[in-house]
Amino acid sequence: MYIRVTDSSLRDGSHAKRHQFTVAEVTAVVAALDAAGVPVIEVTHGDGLGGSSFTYGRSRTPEQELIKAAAETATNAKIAFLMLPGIGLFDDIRAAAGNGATVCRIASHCTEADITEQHFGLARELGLETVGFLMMAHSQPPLELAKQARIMADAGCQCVYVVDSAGALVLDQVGDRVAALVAELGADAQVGFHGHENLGLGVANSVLAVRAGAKQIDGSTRRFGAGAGNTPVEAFVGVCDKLGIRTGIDFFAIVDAAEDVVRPVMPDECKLDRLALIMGYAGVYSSFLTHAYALAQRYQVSGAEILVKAGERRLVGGQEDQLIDIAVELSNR
Ligand SMILES: CC[C@H](O)CC(=O)C(=O)O
Ligand SMILES: [Mn+2]
Repeated sequence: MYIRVTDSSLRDGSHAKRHQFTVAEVTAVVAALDAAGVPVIEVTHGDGLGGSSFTYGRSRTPEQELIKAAAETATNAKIAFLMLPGIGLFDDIRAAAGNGATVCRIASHCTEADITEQHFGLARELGLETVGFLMMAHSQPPLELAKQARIMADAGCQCVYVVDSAGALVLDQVGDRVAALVAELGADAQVGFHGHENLGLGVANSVLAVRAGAKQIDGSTRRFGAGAGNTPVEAFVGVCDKLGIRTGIDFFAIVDAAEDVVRPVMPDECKLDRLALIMGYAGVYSSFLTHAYALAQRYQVSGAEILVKAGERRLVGGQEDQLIDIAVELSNR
């Protein structure tokens, strides 16, 4: 059995790096991952195309420059980009394709798949491979997610991902969701899984996704991603080798890349600390972590309380500004 791994360190890791990647860093990471046999490498602002802004955090380097550098560096790996309709625009997709990216990943909250339809249409017109992200997948039961996956597949999406944005899904909860999508989509589209480490389950959850029929798995080398990070690619590859699941990635080469190339680019290790654990437990979007730290400091309130309230309010990706409301309320209390 072959599973295609997409490395998100240069996109999901952008959250942990506060979007401060340089061309030299991206080039070094792409070269190392490509040499290790990683088949797909995602490069974009953490919040997707067009994410560089006051609310989400400004990029140090324009993401299109990073995409171009990545595409010029990779010899075998495909370069992917992410976009959230409303944050990025059609022209951003066209520019990314013009700069050499070939995999277009469109993300929506997991109850809003219909906002992705025209973006998949454009991506297919441009000859791009298409992937759909159903974010915050813990918040909906399997059959509801499957209905949303059907909307994406009918719009031209070739692989729909169950995205555990909060790192809140636990073992069979992943398998059940992936199985429901596989049953719904059949031969119309593949199913993927994107995990976060907030409850320490990225690798185990990904294995259960594969057992339930997922054909594409996301991870980030050295876990370099939002919250406690993503499924560590190097550990997942080692586990797959032992289980007889082929990834095409060389274990020793990816272990070296993690230690020698990716770690030096990271501002810090992605840690399973108090705030990350609370995110997994309370079902909070992993990208909120750096915002919670910054707001806690600015308003002298508890970052943990900000995240607990974000979970109670069931905030979704794109609602970062409401974290400010919570911080102000806590400071006025
Ligand atoms: C802002 C997009 C988001 O980070 C996508 C993602 O990786 C997730 O929901 O986990
Ligand atoms: Mn993520």
